[in-house]
Amino acid sequence: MRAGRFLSFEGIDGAGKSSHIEWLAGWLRARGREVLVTREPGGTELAERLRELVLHQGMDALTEALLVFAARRDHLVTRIEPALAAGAVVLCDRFTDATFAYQGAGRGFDLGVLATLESWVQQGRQPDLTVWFDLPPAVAAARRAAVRAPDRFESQDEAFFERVRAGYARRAEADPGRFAILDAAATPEAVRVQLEAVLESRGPW
Ligand SMILES: Nc1ncnc2c1ncn2[C@@H]1O[C@H](COP(=O)(O)OP(=O)(O)O)[C@@H](O)[C@H]1O
Ligand SMILES: Cc1cn([C@H]2C[C@H](O)[C@@H](COP(=O)(O)OP(=O)(O)O)O2)c(=O)[nH]c1=O
Repeated sequence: MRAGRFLSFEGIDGAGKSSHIEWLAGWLRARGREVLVTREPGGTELAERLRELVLHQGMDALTEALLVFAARRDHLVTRIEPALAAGAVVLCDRFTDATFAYQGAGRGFDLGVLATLESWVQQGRQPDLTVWFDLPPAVAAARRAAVRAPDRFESQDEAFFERVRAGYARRAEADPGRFAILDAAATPEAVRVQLEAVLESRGPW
């Protein structure tokens, strides 16, 4: 049995993550892999209920951080770890880098507390590969404006998303071997070419 592989997609809202995750699942399945496509906050019945609160209920930053990590714990123990143990590839739309980017950099929450929660909840588990769809917040904002009613985070101003982007950059600098950075401002086709090149370089699958 091939070993399980844990991949996460990251980037500010509108970067293009959702536009590529199902394509990547198909690319991996075509190579004979079982694939679990999931997301955070969410991925289990309990975590999806916590997601609704986090996305739509006003709350302070510690409450928000505790809820996203509570959702993550349930997601890890009931879905991600069993799938990895069974040799699947787990494709997760967002994971803990989003917490450091949004609650840490965006909302200014204590990064030391987030690191402690990360350690308690994940017990050393990290994605093997994180694909960061990087782009200027103004480009992402233009894309979001065209399609959807904003949630609590998407309605934040450009300065917030500049902080979020910088938060992702700090996580990538701290763990360069785990991150692959895409120019997500390119056309969808060009982003896909970049994504496939990353996957080819990280194989065999
Ligand atoms: N490379 C791209 N160029 C232009 N528009 C894009 C690109 N990638 C995605 N979009 C559009 O931007 C919007 C947000 O894309 P989405 O995949 O939902 O982003 P995310 O999941 O990162 O929030 C969608 O309307 C999508 O069609
Ligand atoms: C995983 C995670 C997400 N978030 C935020 C980022 C996003 O704005 C939001 C999740 O929405 P998102 O992943 O963009 O889903 P959708 O495409 O349906 O909008 O939650 C955090 O603030 N912290 C976290 O730890």
